[in-house]
Amino acid sequence: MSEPAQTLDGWYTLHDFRTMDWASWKRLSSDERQAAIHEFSQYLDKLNAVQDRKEGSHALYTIVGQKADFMLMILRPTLEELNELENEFNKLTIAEYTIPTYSYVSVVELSNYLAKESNEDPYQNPYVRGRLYPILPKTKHVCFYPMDKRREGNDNWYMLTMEERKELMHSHGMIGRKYAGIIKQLICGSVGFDDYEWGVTLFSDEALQFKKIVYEMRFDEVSARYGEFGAFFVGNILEDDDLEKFLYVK
Ligand code: VOV
Repeated sequence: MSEPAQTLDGWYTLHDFRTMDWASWKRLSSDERQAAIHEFSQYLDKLNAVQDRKEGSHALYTIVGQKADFMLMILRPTLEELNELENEFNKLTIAEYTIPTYSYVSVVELSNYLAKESNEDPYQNPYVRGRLYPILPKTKHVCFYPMDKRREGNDNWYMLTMEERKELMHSHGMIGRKYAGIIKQLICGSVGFDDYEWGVTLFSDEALQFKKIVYEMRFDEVSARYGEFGAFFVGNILEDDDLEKFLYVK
């Protein structure tokens, strides 16, 4: 049997994708809409307070295309907290005017493929902690997609030795490093949690860089040979102050 990679696991993550039911939303009176927006803002204020205390993080992005209208991504120390926040959102008035279109449950993950030997407890290392419990950047754009590593015939990632996988991940990391300062990646493990093995969330101020990195990685063996991908979602940051504009209807 080949040896599994060891993972360090951080905050649990929920990507919640919603489409707006604009027709029903429009039928509300403007006062009712205002009250629903206010209630949604208060919910976001609560999330902001938790984020200020660095006890969790979240991101709100509009999504371009028909797969969803917005994505609320929430990170918390436990699955219970995520579930509570999901239910709390579903009980808001605004939720009555949204249609859930996709969701993804995972946990922020770091593997030991490129880790250096050390005796220290990695969970106490400030750099590692910053990666496992990240305050999400407020970049202009986001890109999310779930993915698997292939398990087919000669292309079975899980039959490779640790050494082989280390080598392949090294090459993956080298490509990734070219995008330092341009793209911030958040890799979340989802084996046993959701339909794919990882959820990839990319943050950048330049949307085109998502296309560039994903395309470049397709030529790298890890992705070319072993990568299998789910649906892609891309979108634009929805600042709290722009919520009213996003939800405005005549
Ligand atoms: C933005 C740049 C970037 C950088 C620097 C980067 C680097 C690294 C390193 C160093 C490591 C390994 C150690 C760790 O940190 O866990 C990883 C790990 C991983 N990656 Fe990555 N990746 C990037 C970016 C990046 C992208 C764009 C993708 C999607 C691939 C594609 O084809 O669409 C991806 C995927 C992954 C996955 C699924 C894993 C886990 C694989 C596993 O088998 O465990 N990743 N990644």
